[in-house]
Amino acid sequence: MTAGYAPATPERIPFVLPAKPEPIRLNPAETALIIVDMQNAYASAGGYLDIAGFDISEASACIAGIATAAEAARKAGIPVLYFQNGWDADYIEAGGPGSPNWHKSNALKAMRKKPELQGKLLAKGGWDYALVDALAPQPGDIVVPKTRYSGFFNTNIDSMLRARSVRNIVFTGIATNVCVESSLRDAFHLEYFGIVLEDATHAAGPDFAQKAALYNIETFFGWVSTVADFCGAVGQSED
Ligand SMILES: NC(=O)N/C=C\C(=O)O
Repeated sequence: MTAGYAPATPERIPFVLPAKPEPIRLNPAETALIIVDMQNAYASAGGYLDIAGFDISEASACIAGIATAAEAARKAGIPVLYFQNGWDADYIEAGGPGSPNWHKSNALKAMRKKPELQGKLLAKGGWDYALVDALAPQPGDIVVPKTRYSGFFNTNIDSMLRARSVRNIVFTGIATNVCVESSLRDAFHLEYFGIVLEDATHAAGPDFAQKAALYNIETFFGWVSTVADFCGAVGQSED
């Protein structure tokens, strides 16, 4: 077998993804789909966001959109990766008062306010931390744990993507304005082309938070598309 860059990126039929602010041409061999933090914490009634008072009523539509996009990606041979956010059960990884995370994490704040929640929110091994059943990883999918909003900080995601010659990342998940946007921004600074499927995302906060995140992405950091457009475009280049 010959070593080298080319065999790792067989040129497959590129597709043009309708997107804002303009269509973007993607080679499926250089594209990955990332599902951000689709855990009970963020997408289920009784999970962290719900407990902390954020509206998650549209989360089920987001789950459906992600399931559809992920299936299309798998069929086209596009790797599917998951971020899973949280900390050890003793919250050592969350950081103490010396970490801004201790001050800003609404999960940590909720647990300090209601000690009966201690050990429940975003703790590895618990229900809140678990990925939602409807989006269980399939054989070949990759799960990347993370402890801060950006999936590119202190994780092996960059190595995982580079090893697969990925240059383009299609982002889905919750929350558009926090972990999705943070990850897409960091990906931008690492020279990845980031695309978000807007109907496969959900914000933490009012509707303006979703709009602002999408505006930032479309205007400064990447491209905004939809599940239907992704499935339609990727279907033209199926394996
Ligand atoms: N997954 C996320 O976007 N998380 C947002 C807030 C948090 O984790 O506290």
